[in-house]
Amino acid sequence: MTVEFLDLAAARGARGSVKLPGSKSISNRILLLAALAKGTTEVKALLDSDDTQVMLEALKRLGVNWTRHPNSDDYRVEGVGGVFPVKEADLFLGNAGTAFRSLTAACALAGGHYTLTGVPRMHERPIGDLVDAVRQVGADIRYLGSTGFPPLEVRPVSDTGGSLVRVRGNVSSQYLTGLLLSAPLLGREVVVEVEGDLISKPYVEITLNLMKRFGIEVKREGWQRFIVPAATYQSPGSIQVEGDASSASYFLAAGAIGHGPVRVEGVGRNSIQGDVRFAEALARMGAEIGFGPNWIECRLGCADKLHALELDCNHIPDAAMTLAILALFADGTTTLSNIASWRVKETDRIAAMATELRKLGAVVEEGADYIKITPPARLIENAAIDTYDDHRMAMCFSLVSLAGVPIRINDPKCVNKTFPGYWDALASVAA
Ligand SMILES: O=C(O)C1=C[C@@H](OP(=O)(O)O)[C@@H](O)[C@H](O)C1
Ligand SMILES: C=C(OP(=O)(O)O)C(=O)O
Repeated sequence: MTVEFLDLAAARGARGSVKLPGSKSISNRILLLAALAKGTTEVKALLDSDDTQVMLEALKRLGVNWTRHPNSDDYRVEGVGGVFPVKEADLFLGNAGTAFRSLTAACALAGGHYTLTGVPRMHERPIGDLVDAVRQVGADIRYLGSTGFPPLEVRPVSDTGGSLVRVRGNVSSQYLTGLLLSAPLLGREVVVEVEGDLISKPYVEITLNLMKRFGIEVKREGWQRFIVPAATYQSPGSIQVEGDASSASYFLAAGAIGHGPVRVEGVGRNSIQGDVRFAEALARMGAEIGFGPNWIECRLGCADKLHALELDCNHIPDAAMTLAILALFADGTTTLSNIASWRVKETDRIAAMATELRKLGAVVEEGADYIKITPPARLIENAAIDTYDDHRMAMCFSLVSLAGVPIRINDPKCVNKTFPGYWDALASVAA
């Protein structure tokens, strides 16, 4: 039976601890790297969600053997050493940007005939900058629908391509990530130059970090030039997936909204995910943050209100949505800027946020790349929040219930994109 909405009762606060699901960004990168590598990789604590399931299924269709160990989120992936064994396949990638963009580059350079499709929203998410880039190294890639958007068809790469690729980085960093991950498939040194500003830089750091774990070290000059050596990925043997830092943001925010303390387990001080810097923003709003090697904790402390914030959120595009909810509990107007990429993600997140925040009584101003939120004196109770098939909309708005404000979340199952256990985790911290 489909649950069409979820009524969240008013809770008196939040405290406790949550074990985070694996990072989506790390899981999907590791799956592709392990698939392309020489040797077998044991992957520990992979995220089990829609976005990783589509990646696993696509790899299986490309001829990559993997098995899941019984009763666990641990997998064994048998690397194919740079060449997908199956030369013709149709891949369905849902709305998983990390899977779609990285597999587009991998399939385009892997020497087969493939189609890549997704859900209707995926077909509205731009991919032209990546297609333009892989064409420069000889990829034969066509649009099956509108120019610049999925679905795509790729055919075997020709040998006429060069070794210098220019890619635009101001719409999504996933294009550069896709290119970097697959550049070693060309068997020659490749220089990648970024045109214009690169957004969401910490995600490219995750890419470089994991490529290194699989034996390929990229040299870079700032964020403009990347030199990928001619080499084959080598399995590291075994690799652990960190807990998801974007998923952590909901529970850290819960610790601030519901007084806390709330602890997340699975990410900590040495995380390679940029979204751990959400904790810095929370601290600037007045929450108390503690960091351990593998945990982060948040409580409101002596403050009884959060401070409003003005923040350039380009480095934390996903966790920044959680700040928009915290703004409802702040003592003034919060401005989140440099978030144009929100408009081309699971939904137009600036428009969706503005519409739904207004249902709670907030005064919201939106621009092409910013949102400004002024909270009402009292939040409106029992608002029915539309989630636009966007997991983060559902998780963000659920937090309001922890401040004693009952709320209805429409289509709560959309959390399955990255966090199928979210509703149980939320109930476990609600006081
Ligand atoms: O590379 C990644 O894993 C991601 C990059 C970001 O996208 P953009 O680079 O499009 O901002 C982020 O929003 C997405 O959830 C995951
Ligand atoms: C933007 C997101 O996902 P993706 O681009 O990987 O589909 C997200 O998880 O917030």
